Amino acid sequence: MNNSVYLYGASGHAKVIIEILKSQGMSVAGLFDDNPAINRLWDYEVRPFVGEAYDAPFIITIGNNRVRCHLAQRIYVAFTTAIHSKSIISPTANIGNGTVVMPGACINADAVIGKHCIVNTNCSIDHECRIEDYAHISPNATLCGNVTVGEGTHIGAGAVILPGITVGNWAVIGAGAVVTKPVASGTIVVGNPARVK
Ligand SMILES: CC(=O)SCCNC(=O)CCNC(=O)[C@H](O)C(C)(C)COP(=O)(O)OP(=O)(O)OC[C@H]1O[C@@H](n2cnc3c(N)ncnc32)[C@H](O)[C@@H]1OP(=O)(O)O
Repeated sequence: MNNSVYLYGASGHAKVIIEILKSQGMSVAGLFDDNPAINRLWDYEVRPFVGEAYDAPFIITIGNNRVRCHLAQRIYVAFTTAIHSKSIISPTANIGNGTVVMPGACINADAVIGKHCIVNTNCSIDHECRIEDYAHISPNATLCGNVTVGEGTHIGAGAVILPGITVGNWAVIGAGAVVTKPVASGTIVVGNPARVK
């Protein structure tokens, strides 16, 4: 099936991805969810994933970074990106398969975004940032230049990461935090300036 994408995870996040696909002139090839109680999302039928041969690539439409990571390593399918037509992506930025980019997001020169990331509404990822796989940059977060975000890390809504800061793997930056120093892997920080919670 050309120009269509399978979605795994029939969630509110999936609704956003469906609208991104439509903004690109693409369509939904099918929707899957492991919860048998979910059998519809809008007008789409939702089925259990059984691992057949699929004729279009997938996006895992699950907001939880650990679940997305687990699934991505468990299902053997091709993955693709969904990039909203009203996001701004530098021609020198690089975006990995499985990653989604919401409306209003801006990704600047030489930024590198890994696989299966969520680049959420109106966030700003500036020049030469490096975002590792399975990270989520929430709405209105601002990553100044040369920021590194580790695997699986969640940057909360409206957080600001100052230039050149490294945030480790599987960390959480609370909504509205201002990160002025490096953040160790696995830690949760909140506030301005951000401190370990
Ligand atoms: C489209 C979308 O929706 S994308 C999703 C975007 N989601 C986000 O941005 C959420 C980011 N998550 C947060 O900010 C969370 O509050 C976390 C992860 C920082 C903390 O979550 P929890 O551990 O559940 O904390 P909890 O809600 O129990 O609060 C514990 C304390 O921390 C405080 N706190 C929680 N979040 C924050 C924050 N962002 N900044 C400052 N203080 C905070 C609470 O007020 C509370 O303080 P108290 O003990 O003095 O009452």
